Amino acid sequence: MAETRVDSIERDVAEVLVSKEEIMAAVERIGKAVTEDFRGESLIVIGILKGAFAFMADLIQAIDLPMEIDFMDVSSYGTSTTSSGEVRILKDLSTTVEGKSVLIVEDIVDTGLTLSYLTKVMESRGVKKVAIATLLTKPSRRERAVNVDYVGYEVADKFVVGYGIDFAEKYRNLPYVGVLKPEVYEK
Ligand SMILES: O=P(O)(O)OC[C@H]1O[C@H](OP(=O)(O)OP(=O)(O)O)[C@H](O)[C@@H]1O
Ligand code: HPA
Ligand SMILES: [Mg+2]
Repeated sequence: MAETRVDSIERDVAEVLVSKEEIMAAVERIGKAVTEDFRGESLIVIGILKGAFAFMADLIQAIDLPMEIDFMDVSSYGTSTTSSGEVRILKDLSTTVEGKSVLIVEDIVDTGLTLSYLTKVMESRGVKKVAIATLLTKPSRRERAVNVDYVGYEVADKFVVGYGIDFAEKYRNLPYVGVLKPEVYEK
């Protein structure tokens, strides 16, 4: 059993917020909705690195449509200290989105800074339409209005990890979404 191993990442988890089963239920629900909504469109699904990789992998398999996939990596600065907040592209798309229908896939929408920036970027590149799918949303933390089309679960204002989401680059490989024990942050 994982708990008996000194190096188990599960020892650091205080609480499971969204179980693997709940995640897969959301994947199926959102996959079906996207399949209905994007039928006949030229669809490109864009995962936002790194956090979205796990949800992206499962979600695309639940969408029964022809599609292209691509990834972007962005980093945001000063979300907690400055209200202006700046977003920088670290890795851009390798395909063109002009005239295509874009589905942006995120793990979590927190302040909304990342996605308000990315939707503007997509619009400036002449997409036909842009929609957003996120596994999690924390509406209580929102600083920028974001129109999120597909949401897995709403979570309270707690720092979550797992299923792609990190704390200090770790815990992305937990198979569920959870909250860490306070002592983990104090290490
Ligand atoms: O709504 P926001 O306040 O902008 O926060 C949400 C973003 O922050 C996290 O990514 P992060 O930039 O930490 O990088 P990562 O995905 O590589 O972990 C998360 O994966 C979202 O992309
Ligand atoms: O709750 C979170 N956990 C990890 N990374 C995050 N980025 C925004 N919100 C979170
Ligand atoms: Mg991210």
